[in-house]
Amino acid sequence: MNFIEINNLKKAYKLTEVVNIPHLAIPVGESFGLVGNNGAGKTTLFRMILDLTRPNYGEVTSKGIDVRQSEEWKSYTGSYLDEGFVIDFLTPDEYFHFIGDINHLSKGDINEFLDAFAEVFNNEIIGKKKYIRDLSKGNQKKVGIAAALMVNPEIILLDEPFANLDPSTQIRLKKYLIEIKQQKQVTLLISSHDLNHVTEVCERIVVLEKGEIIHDIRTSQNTLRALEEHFAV
Ligand SMILES: Nc1ncnc2c1ncn2[C@@H]1O[C@H](COP(=O)(O)OP(=O)(O)OP(=O)(O)O)[C@@H](O)[C@H]1O
Repeated sequence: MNFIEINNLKKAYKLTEVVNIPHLAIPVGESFGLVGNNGAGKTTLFRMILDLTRPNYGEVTSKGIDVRQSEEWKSYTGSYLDEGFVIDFLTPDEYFHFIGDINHLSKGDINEFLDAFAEVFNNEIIGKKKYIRDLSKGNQKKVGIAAALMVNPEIILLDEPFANLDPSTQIRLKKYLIEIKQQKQVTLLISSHDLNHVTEVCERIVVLEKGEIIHDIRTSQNTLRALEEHFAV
């Protein structure tokens, strides 16, 4: 079964087309990596999947339902695209409990999840009484990604999850994403400029160029080298 299906999707700003995808299907349980140079249309595509940006033509369906027609997908979708996704006048503790409450998680569940993230948080996030807006960019991102993962989503969308994170956190996050994919059959969509990480985490890589899919690759031993060659122009 396809989790996400995209048909004849087009988005233009003024006269410039920034996304043009005739068809794309992402099956349940797939780890899908989106790569492309600056301005290729990756974020715009993710925003249309999350109904934050409306296409000019075409549709995105989640479990067969047009994301514009129903709110149902919001209950099983976790996402973090940018700092606009968090409530920055809360402390991380307040924010995690707020998100946990509206998703009917118990205090115990929330604390258990936060404990599992302790290594990633590196003692800089929980119990610090600092507003999210006063955290560093990397720590804000950790809060946003953790909150997206905390609600046990069936599908997770992360835009540039590794950017701005220190190397240790990048490696921990990568391991965590690989683990939840294996243990929980989560469908994972990530965009990344980090070809190393994205090929390690994702079994499928789509290359976007000027809004169009120019490669759709099943990840193999050769994928990293092929991508490096592709972008080395
Ligand atoms: N709200 C907007 N108004 C006008 N143009 C926009 C808007 N949002 C995006 N664009 C344009 O759409 C194109 C695609 O942008 P997008 O952010 O989707 O690319 P990206 O692949 O995510 O890039 P990056 O890797 O730099 O994050 C760019 O040319 C961008 O300037």
